[in-house]
Amino acid sequence: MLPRDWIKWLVDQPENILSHGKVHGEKLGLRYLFPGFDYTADMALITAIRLHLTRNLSKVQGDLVNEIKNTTDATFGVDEQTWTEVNLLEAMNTIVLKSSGIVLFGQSLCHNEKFMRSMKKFGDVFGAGMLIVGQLIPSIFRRMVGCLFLIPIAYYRTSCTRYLWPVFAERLESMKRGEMDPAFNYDAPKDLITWTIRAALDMKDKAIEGPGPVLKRFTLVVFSSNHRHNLIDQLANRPDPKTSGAISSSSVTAANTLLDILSSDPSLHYYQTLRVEAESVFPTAEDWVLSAGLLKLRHMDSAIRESLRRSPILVRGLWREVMPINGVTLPDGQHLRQGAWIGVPVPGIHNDERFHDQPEVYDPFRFVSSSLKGEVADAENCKATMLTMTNDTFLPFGYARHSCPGRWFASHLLKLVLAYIVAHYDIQPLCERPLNHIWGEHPVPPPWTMIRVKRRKVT
Ligand code: HEM
Repeated sequence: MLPRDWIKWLVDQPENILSHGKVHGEKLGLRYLFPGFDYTADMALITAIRLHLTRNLSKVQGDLVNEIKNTTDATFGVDEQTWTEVNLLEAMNTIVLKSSGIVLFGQSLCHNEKFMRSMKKFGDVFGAGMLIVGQLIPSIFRRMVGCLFLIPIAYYRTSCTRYLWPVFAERLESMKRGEMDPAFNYDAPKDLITWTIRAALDMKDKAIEGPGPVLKRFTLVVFSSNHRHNLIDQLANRPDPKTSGAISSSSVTAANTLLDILSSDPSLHYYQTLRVEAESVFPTAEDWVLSAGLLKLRHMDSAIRESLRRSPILVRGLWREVMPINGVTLPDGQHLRQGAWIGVPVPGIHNDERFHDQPEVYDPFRFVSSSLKGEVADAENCKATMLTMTNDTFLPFGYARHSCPGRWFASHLLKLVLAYIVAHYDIQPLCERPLNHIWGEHPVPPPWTMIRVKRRKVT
């Protein structure tokens, strides 16, 4: 593990000196579960997420809010008289998965129960493979055990492809025709399928010659480059027919944020502060669909950032493999041989008092800019402490070149989900914060944590 002071050196090294892809191919078992799949080559999907998805957030907000409202109401109930007990992690999983499905797969697929079930099954078997092959067994057994997963992975991927193929084929055809024929007026749906094809077309990617290759990569990369997220799914998932999907980093983060708020001293009124903020930013139904409001949710932004500081989804990050045959020399002169792995201790850095004042204290509003707290602050300072801003002392989304391209979407989704919950539901406080369990590399809230919720009376 390297100290924080060497992070800049680490992320500046090119792939042929310190390789990001090599570690992930091995650590996630991708080499054995998808022999021949070039994980590092998928720039179209990363671009689609980083650029197109992020730029279109304001345009999809209406659909997203609608989906959040429907799934939250169905999961938490709408009875204003009685308290309902719900499993926190399952509830966050259902809400986050169903709501984000609308942006990732579009209206028709997201509401197709059979497709969503196939995606879940694929995610389950793929996640189990990544966890067992990539993290739990010694490297000499990886190839052999990886073989056992090849058939179920191929089977479930084929079931997903049955639904995705016609959508990809039709979309690709229409988008290509729209480029060639100005008279053909095609308004492609706003979802990740469209944006992945768009990015691949813009890059003149050869894979775009037919729907097959781009679809294969879409299915694999939505799961594999989202790898950590799926490992967490496996770790936290309980077999329960009611749960409809895999648990993602976003659901774990939503659960951590609620747990931190609910188990803090009630006299500090954190939940109430977030509710007042949500109500003032979204006073009417029309305001919920305006993305400008999101920027005003500064307390919510800070509360999520604080929970990610305390409970990042990984205990070690920024993994790299030493590539040169002669090894590399660290900034202090220490020599590392070829094949060695290096990374950084994320919670150690997040809990270092040199970088965060009183790091052991849960202070959900520590990142709210000083101007909102009545002090003078400059615009740069406000921006630097926003949820999506990474630096070498805040690493839940990674840092620099390979940092999470989905964090703007995750921030948008999480703020809307949590704002909707605090504005519409009362939740009973918890006596104490249940400790997260570390499974493999992943801290996860206990999957059996229950909360009691009741719909607020509308006066
Ligand atoms: C709170 C939610 C999330 C957290 C905490 C999170 C965290 C991370 C982390 C730590 C990495 C690894 C960075 C590295 O290797 O150094 C990563 C990578 C990645 N994430 Fe996320 N993520 C979240 C949500 C999302 C979402 C919603 C998407 C997709 C829409 C996404 C897509 C990706 C992709 C494609 C990569 C691989 C990037 C690359 O290899 O260059 N993430 N994420």
